[in-house]
Amino acid sequence: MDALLIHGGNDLSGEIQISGSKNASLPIMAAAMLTQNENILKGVPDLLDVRNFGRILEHLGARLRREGENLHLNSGNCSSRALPSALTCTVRASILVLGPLLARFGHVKVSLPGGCAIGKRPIDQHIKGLKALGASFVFENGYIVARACHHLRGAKVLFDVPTVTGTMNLMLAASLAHGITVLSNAAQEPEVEDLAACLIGMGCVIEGAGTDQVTIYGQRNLSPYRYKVMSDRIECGTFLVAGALAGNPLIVKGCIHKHQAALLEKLRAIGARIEVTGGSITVYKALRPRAVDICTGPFPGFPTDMQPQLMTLLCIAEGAAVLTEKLFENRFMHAAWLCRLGADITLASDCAIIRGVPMLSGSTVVATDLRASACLVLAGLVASGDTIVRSVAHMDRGFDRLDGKLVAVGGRISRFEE
Ligand SMILES: CC(=O)N[C@H]1[C@@H](OP(=O)(O)OP(=O)(O)OC[C@H]2O[C@@H](n3ccc(=O)[nH]c3=O)[C@H](O)[C@@H]2O)O[C@H](CO)[C@@H](O)[C@@H]1O
Ligand SMILES: C=C(OP(=O)(O)O)C(=O)O
Repeated sequence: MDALLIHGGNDLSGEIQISGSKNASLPIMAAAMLTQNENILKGVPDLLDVRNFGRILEHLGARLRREGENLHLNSGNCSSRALPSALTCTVRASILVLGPLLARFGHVKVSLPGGCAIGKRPIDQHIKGLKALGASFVFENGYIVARACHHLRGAKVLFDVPTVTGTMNLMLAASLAHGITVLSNAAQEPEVEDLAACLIGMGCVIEGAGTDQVTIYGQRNLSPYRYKVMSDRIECGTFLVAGALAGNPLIVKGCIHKHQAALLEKLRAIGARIEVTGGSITVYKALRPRAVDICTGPFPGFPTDMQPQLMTLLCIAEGAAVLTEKLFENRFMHAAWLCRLGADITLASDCAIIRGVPMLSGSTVVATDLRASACLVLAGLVASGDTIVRSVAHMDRGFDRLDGKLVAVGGRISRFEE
């Protein structure tokens, strides 16, 4: 497995271009299962989750071909084959085949999804919603087996909690269902809106995506898409935090400003100077960051996928901050490793109390999940001396060349095989 050696202390200056969004690319790849002809997704990031999800679609009979940043997907020869855990455990979004396969073939057999081990991550809301559309479910030998004896039918679905992939799964299924589906308490994340924009381009009628009520008018057939995925707001946010830590200045290009509102408010309060010009955000490091309390929440709240990176910044802030994680019950695994680098963090239930220290110092740490790996890389960039971050396969799952992009703006990082 690869590891990174980071020599801390260098400023970061220059431009970084943001890649396409992982969490929008995966559901849009799943949408290719709704059509018979060739779809083209543009701006697809080069990362492990995309490759692994591609393997899942290929297992189902789809043909995929990458040409630079464009991914061609053709699911004309697909059938609903069983998806074993060896495939589904590689990527959380594997659960997104449920909706399209049920809508198109009327049956699915799929093992439970993998992804970051940041909590229990149940899929009861996906199942509740698909049941409302007429599917029945049994669980046998580790597989979810779903059937729709008749065509899926539009229905009213009230989610108990807003779920991002749950909302997407229902949108995918409902787009080929008979009649109208209304999703209430739906997730409002930008990736949901991006999937809706793609489905609308395929001929589906969808209202309200990006609000808590989404209405989908099911279609008999959908056309293939030619669609450019939105830029990755979590990659963007990660580089904005890198800028607040070490920017002199760091210019992040390809940003969608409205996606960063919650993060920018906190970075400014912490003391970073930030200038927004069109699709670029320039960040100057906070000379002595100030402690600020943060609480994660569904969009437009503070994103849980940025919580670990913010923890790094708060580790070297003046004063004590309370960081509250409201979405996932096991998303503080990085705290122990930040303490190895000299941070002072106390965990209490869903809170981390972070007492800022003047400086972190290099050590060997282990990435436990995707965004935790980014927080440790950021910590290595500002720690004194050398930091080794092990298990960066987690990082490669969801970041398009994070280390390479940081090296290009002055980060001293080298990759080696352990
Ligand atoms: C591939 C992808 O897009 N992953 C993102 C997606 O994950 P994912 O879609 O898995 O996250 P959800 O939005 O579903 O989870 C939100 C909350 O709802 C709960 N829940 C979810 C589904 C369900 O059936 N029952 C239930 O109780 C979860 O335990 C969690 O507490 O949104 C998360 C929240 O923004 C992000 O951290 C992930 O990066
Ligand atoms: C938690 C994440 O990914 P996944 O849902 O794929 O595990 C993430 O992108 O931060």
